[in-house]
Amino acid sequence: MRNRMNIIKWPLRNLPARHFSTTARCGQAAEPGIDIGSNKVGLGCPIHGHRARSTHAAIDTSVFENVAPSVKSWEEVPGPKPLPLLGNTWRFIPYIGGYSVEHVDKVCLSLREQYGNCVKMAGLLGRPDMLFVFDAWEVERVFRGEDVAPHRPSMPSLNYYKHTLRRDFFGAEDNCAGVIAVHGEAWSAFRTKVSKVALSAGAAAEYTVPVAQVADAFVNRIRKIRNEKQETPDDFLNEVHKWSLESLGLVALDTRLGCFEASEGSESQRLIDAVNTFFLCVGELELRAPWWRIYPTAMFKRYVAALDTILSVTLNHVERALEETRKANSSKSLLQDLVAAAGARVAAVAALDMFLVGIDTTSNAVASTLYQLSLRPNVQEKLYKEITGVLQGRPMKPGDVNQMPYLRACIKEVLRMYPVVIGNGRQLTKDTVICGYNIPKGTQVIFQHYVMGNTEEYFTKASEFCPERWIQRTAGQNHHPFASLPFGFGKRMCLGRRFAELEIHTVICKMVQAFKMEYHHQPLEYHVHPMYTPNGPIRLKLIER
Ligand code: HEM
Repeated sequence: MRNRMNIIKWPLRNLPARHFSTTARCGQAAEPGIDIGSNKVGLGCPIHGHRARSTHAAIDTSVFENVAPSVKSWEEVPGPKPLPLLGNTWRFIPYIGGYSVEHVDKVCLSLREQYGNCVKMAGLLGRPDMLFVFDAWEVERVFRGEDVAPHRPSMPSLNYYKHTLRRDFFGAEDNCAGVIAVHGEAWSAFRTKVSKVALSAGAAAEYTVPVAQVADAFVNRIRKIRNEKQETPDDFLNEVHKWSLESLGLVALDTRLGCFEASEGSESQRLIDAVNTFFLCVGELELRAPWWRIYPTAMFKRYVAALDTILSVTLNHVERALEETRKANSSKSLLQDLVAAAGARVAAVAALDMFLVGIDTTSNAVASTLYQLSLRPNVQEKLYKEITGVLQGRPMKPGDVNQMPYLRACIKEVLRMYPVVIGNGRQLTKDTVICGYNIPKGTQVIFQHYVMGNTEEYFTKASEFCPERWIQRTAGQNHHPFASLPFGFGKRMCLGRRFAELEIHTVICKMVQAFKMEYHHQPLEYHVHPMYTPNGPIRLKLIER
């Protein structure tokens, strides 16, 4: 059943030269770093759905009153029916329920197929009700209507660590809890301090040379550990994680951790182990029955110990940065900038948050891109020409990637078809009308970017890998700016986006320069783990150029 909002779009779009909303947000500037300016073809006004974008001045609310649909209730939102006592949670029980967390991508495709663009998932034990949204126009409307401190559904186990177990540190008098699993005033105050530094133009570009050195080290390491068939080993993804952690160490701690050759017992190795433990535990704690809420399970204890280690190593590095800044009387890095602008504790907590969300995301994006490229020799050739044309045999320098539109487009295309974070969300801070239904405050609204990014309605020839769609537009092509948002949007947009892009562009650039990549095994399916990533060993054949 398609929902009502789709049915009423036709008359709205066909009314000439009018607005249909009292909010008048048309022409609102995009958030920093969000490339929506290039998406203006084909779909008309993104806010209200009419085709004439040049008519954004007049506001006539009477038109809205004449055609506005009556808002339906929450109870009327379509979706799988919960059972008494078991709600909808039973659907995720292996072999019985039919839904799989690992294949939530497929679950979402079938939910859209069955119920339409707006699907209620009620009765999830221990969780608020959820609403899956597959309509890019509505995603845009909700994002643009966000209040000053939007809530993102967060990890309860991390919430508990920050706000209960280690309250002394994170919740001390100045409420310095960071941005992950933090909301409201506390989030807003912290984000303001950090985003000034982290999202400032040029902050990431400063790291071009060291990030390129780490990418060179990665290429050399992969070269050495290829097997006799010139293929990457089965634990290749683990090697990419090391690269990601090494790169993030530069950004967050201003240091080379030495991940490719860390020695047993060293501080770097402790950090690497702790980050690995965190990732091993967090999925289990979040997705399985939350026994840790009742008593500290063995896994929960390991998780807490890992977080404590990350925090203490981070604090040591911040101490050093503080010393450096004092000695040099000026700052030279993101960490020193943060220490100078917001103090040592803010810098340490910001670094901790970066470790929690900046490693797996980036490494899976790179692994997925390398796999997709290995299936497409023609794309690699085009990339190689672009890269060698810009670099002309010299090392990379800040700004080079700006001259490589095809490289950037390839990453966007991979993240459209295989977004590492398959859905982003908001916990509503007020009752909100979505797709014509009144959705109550507290509901977790999940924007399903994997589904929208692969939908013909929003991307012409959605199943084709076509980086060109991000560069040149062809008449009649669809491309909705809010259908694919791999880094989120608005006030809670990814804080590390600029660094992530720098790292990804740089390492892909280096791999394409060094090797022709091929893949000669069974095609890899993607699964949610908890990032959306190829399932199985990524055995790339790397042939020296
Ligand atoms: C391919 C790599 C990455 C992807 C796809 C990604 C994606 C995302 C997404 C979807 C969000 C939620 C945004 C929203 O709610 O609108 C987010 C938040 C965040 N990301 Fe990333 N991210 C990546 C890499 C990084 C890196 C490298 C860092 C750190 C250097 C980082 C730091 C953060 C932080 C701190 C937040 C929370 C922001 C807040 O709640 O205010 N991310 N990221």
